[in-house]
Amino acid sequence: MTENDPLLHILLIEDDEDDYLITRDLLHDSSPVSTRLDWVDSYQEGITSLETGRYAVALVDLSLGPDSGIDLIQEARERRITTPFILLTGQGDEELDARAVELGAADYLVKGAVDGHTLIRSIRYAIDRAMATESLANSEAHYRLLFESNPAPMCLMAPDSLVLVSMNEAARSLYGYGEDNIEGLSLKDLRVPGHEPVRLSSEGILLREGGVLERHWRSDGHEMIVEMMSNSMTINHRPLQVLMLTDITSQVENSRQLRLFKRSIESSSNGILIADAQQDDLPTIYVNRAFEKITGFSAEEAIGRNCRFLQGNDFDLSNEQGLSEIRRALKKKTEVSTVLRNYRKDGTPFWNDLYISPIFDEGGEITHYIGVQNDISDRKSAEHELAFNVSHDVLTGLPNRNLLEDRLSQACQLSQRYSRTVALLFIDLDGFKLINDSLGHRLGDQLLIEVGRRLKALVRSGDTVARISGDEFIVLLPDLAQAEDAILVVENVIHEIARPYHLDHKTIHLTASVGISTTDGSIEKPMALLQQSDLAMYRAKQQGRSTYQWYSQEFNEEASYRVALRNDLQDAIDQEQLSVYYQPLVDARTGKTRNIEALVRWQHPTRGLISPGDFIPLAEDTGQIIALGEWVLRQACRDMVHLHSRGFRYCSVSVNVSPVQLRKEGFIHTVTDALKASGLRPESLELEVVESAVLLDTDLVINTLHAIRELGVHIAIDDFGTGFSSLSYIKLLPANKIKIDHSFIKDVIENRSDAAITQGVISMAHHLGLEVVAEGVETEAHATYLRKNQCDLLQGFAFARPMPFDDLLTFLNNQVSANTPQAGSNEEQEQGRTLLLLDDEENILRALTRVLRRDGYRILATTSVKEAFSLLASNQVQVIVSDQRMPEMSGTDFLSEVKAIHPGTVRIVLSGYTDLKSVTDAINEGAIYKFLTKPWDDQQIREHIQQAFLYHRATVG
Ligand SMILES: Nc1nc2c(ncn2[C@@H]2O[C@H](COP(=O)(O)O[C@H]3[C@@H](O)[C@H](n4cnc5c(=O)[nH]c(N)nc54)O[C@@H]3COP(=O)(O)O)[C@@H](O)[C@H]2O)c(=O)[nH]1
Repeated sequence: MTENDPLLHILLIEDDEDDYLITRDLLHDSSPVSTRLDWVDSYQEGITSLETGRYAVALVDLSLGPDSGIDLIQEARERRITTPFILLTGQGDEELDARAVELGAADYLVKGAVDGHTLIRSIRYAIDRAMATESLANSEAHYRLLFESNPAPMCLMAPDSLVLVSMNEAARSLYGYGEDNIEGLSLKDLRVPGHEPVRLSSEGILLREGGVLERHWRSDGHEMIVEMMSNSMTINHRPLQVLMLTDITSQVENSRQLRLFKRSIESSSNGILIADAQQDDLPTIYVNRAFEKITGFSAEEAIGRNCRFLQGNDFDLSNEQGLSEIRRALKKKTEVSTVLRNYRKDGTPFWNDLYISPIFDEGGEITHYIGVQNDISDRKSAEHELAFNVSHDVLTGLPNRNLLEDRLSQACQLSQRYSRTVALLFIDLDGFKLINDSLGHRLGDQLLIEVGRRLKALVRSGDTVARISGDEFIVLLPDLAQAEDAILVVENVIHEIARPYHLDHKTIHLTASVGISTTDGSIEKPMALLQQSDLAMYRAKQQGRSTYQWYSQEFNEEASYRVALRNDLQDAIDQEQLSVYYQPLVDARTGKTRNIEALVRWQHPTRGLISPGDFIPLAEDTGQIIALGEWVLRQACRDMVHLHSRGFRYCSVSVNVSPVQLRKEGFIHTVTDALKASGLRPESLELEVVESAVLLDTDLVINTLHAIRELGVHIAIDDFGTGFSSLSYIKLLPANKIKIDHSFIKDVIENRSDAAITQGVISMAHHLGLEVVAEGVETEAHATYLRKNQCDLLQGFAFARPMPFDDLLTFLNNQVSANTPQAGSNEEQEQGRTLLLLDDEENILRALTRVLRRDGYRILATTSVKEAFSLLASNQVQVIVSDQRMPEMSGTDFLSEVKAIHPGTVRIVLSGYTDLKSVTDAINEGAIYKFLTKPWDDQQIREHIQQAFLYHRATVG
């Protein structure tokens, strides 16, 4: 009831009509507001009216017939009827009064004792109280609703006992409890023991004012971290604590992770930069320490600037690709990884391996960019170096085989298109290994660098100079008009390389052998040119070095042959297709065999007998010589023991030893093993080594030879004169014997140089206390000549060819029984009156012989210069008469040669033709004693010859 709503609805539940009328009148008379009084006279009607109507107040008679007004009030309350009640009764009763108030009745009036004002005041009080109660109930319900349905977990807790008086739904669901099982639950039950509440989170979480961080159990046993705020309040006179609980477990976890990330970022060795994506020009908002270290820019200098300041001021083409990748990624809002060349604060560039990633907010907007940078300058330079090394030779910086291959293929394509010629020069330095070994590798390297530099200086810009291995250089000439144009370059190459090198205060001389191959570009496999030029170079080497050779198909076939031979040789060694032949070396004075040379033979199953001259160099190249040489040595020792047992104990055996064997560690053991296994005495073994064996690893070889000598084994220097014949080395070599190479012996009787060398070697060797062997003695004339010149031993076809062991036995047996006479011991020779006549006309010879025979000379006559030399070699000739005009050579020239080889002879020219100059020269040189003319006078010529013999006797004796 308000002032604006003056109509007051009142219900009267009264079984007495009079009382109704009295009440109506009282109300009518006393109420300041208009009232409407509805009257029902029974309990039931009363309930019904209360439920259906809206009454400001109900007046209830205590006694309703059989029913009680008290019961009605009770039922109404049970039916949640909130209408205020005033109980009317016939008499005052305190107990009743208390009971009515207890049931919620607003007042208790005694009928008959009530006047209008009292009734109205009671009604107004009942209405006010009801309104107050309703408003309180409403507000309580509101608060309860607010508490219960609050999404924030809350509890009401008794501060002393910590018992949770109430837990709202959010709290229950947070802790996993139902409405019915929270009774008696206390905060102590929720707390995980051993975790004290903390005020300021060590976890780095910013707590609210008054908040504490606690670790609580959930009903399922899981732990969680809650932030707890508490407020004290009094509810219904009861002091309580309102707890507001927030599950911050994930926040703590996130915070932990964030701190981890932060620490990682700060301590990362990668530079990290964060830019604000929502501000213009993406300013930097964070850089870590590594960024500062890498770039040299401090955080203060970097923050606020776009990170392009790292790109320096100048346009850098190398960054173009990386920058466009970044632009593309920014546009597409994706991450990007690229490499940029950036600049440090001091201006030095560095390679920045950059990864940029956008950071999105929940709405999908990019808020930041994070850039992770890695200084890969070292890696880049290593990569660069690696890439360079893949295509270049590290020592000289020249292109290597890989790059050469590329350039060669390109050259072939272009030359075919433009009809040009490609030439490849394969340059191998002669004897470089020796220089390298003797001068040291450091100097060797410098030499190679210098050679590369000289070659580069020689060629045009489009040409390529490459180094493909040790001392092998290639010059690729891709653009020649014709193949012959390569010659000019080759000649320059040979000339340039031969110029002296001044390194480390030393002057070094070097030569090169060059192989040339060419193509018009149509060659199927361009690298085949390399093989071809290699073969040609090999041939150039064989032909005396410091020269060049063109490739030909013939070389190719030879190379294939060598490859096949190499494979077959292995089979030969494994399957014992090899055998040893023996060639006797005879004593020049006695003619008796003193020594036997073991020479390996290879009976190839399809190619027949292969000369060692063909397969020994190959075996040396491949290393097969080690096994092969050992086999020969063992076989020769065994055969020699056999030979000794057949009575030829005076014979020793010579075995050829390759320089490769001598340099191999353990060679001394090989020798001692062979001796031990066979039982041969060391003195019966001789090893033949070529003088060039000491050129490499000199000390090692010389020491090995000394050790072998100490065993008692003999050493012979083979092929003497063909190598560099350094007298200082010979002095060092512990040799017993020198074998003059057959190349000197071949022409020794007619070539004054060979004769001089042979005589010189014999003399030198004897002075050094060494024996001398002449190899390749093919004729008796050679043998006689060598004997005359005090050669000690002779070896050659004149005595015996190399033969199998059985034939050797026969040969030696025959030799014993034949007791070989010495050549050239006839009477005339002893008398010293031998005359040699040389004229290309037979009739002249006959006529002369007829005239001079009368004087008792031993006359040797020949029409050939060659035979004349031979006769001179094998006979003791005192006087020579030679024609002047002969097809092979002039008489004066012949006699000049004879003077050099047989200086003790008296030489006469007999000629019908007078070439005054040559005769005069010959006389002046002392080559001829007299010049006689044709036709001759018989008597006169006889006198001249007699005088010549007298002259010989007088001068030579
Ligand atoms: N490391 C080894 N080298 C060996 C071995 N066996 C042989 N060889 C070397 O091979 C080269 C060729 O040898 P070969 O064909 O056997 O020729 C030898 C003789 O047959 C030959 N010779 C002998 N007398 C004459 C002759 O009067 N005229 C002539 N034209 N040739 C003749 O000379 C070769 C012997 O030479 P050398 O050894 O220098 O005394 C040759 O270099 C052999 O050394 C082996 O087992 N291991």
